[in-house]
Amino acid sequence: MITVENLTKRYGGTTAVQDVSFTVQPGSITGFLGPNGAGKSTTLRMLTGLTPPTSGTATITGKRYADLPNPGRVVGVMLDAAAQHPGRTGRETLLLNASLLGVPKGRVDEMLEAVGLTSAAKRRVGQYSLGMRQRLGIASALLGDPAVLILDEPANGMDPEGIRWMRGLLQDFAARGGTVILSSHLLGEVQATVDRLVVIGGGRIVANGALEELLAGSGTLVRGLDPIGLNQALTAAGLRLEPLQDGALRVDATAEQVGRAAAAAGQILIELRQSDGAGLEELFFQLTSAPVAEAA
Ligand SMILES: Nc1ncnc2c1ncn2[C@@H]1O[C@H](COP(=O)(O)OP(=O)(O)OP(=O)(O)O)[C@@H](O)[C@H]1O
Repeated sequence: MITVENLTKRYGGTTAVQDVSFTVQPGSITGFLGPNGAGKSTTLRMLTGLTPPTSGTATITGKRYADLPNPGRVVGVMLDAAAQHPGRTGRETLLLNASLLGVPKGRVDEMLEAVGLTSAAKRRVGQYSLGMRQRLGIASALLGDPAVLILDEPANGMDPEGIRWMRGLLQDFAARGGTVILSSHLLGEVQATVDRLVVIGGGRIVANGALEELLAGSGTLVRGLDPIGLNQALTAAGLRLEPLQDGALRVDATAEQVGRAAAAAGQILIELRQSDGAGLEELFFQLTSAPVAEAA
């Protein structure tokens, strides 16, 4: 379990992260989303002991990262896959990490196999594509058989097959009780992979909850034979609505309220149902369009 409580990070006059709190439960994959400069990397760096918070705490299985006796056995971290030493082979990279972690060498070949890099194990990392480096980064994160994974943009540079492979790997990991947080810009990938979302904008948490709940539609979708007349009738009845591109209206009211208002105005309805969610992209833009916070 990951617990972040009132984390704040200031750099001089800029507040990168402000009073951020959330938890990530075992058995779940949480997507950590936000536009460029929102504070994702800073939060993940504070979580993994790389950046000291100005205030607040972040713990993994109840301990601060710095207080974990052998952190790699508890939490697998991949913050920047591109930063791996280009002169070492994939296998050498993992062997070095294995010796630091104190895990048997056999685990290295197991992990190379698990991430599909066995045939490239003896090539230098400098010759790897970004997708291959991501695979190596994930192998490295899994080496110590951790219960928690913290991954910054793990799908970056991966082709669709690689993304699908990683999704399966993470979902298996979570299904076995693992805890995963991953940041991503790839909204489609996030929507297909995660079960919970934490959205950050301007250094603050702007949404936190189950993916399904956050994406659930609100209000009622209605379509009339006379779209303009229906719009006028519902507006006159005091209902708040938003016209959709295809002539339908999304109304902040129950289906019954919409049906009654339409009937009272003699409007003929051809569709009346609960509104679908707007999709992750729409939600993302709605939530993160606020200006970036500057320090007080
Ligand atoms: N070392 C630093 N010194 C000064 N400001 C910093 C530093 N690191 C981050 N910032 C600022 O903090 C804010 C948050 O940056 P951060 O890298 O955490 O965002 P992010 O959400 O990870 O963005 P991206 O998606 O672009 O990686 C930005 O305004 C950034 O310029």
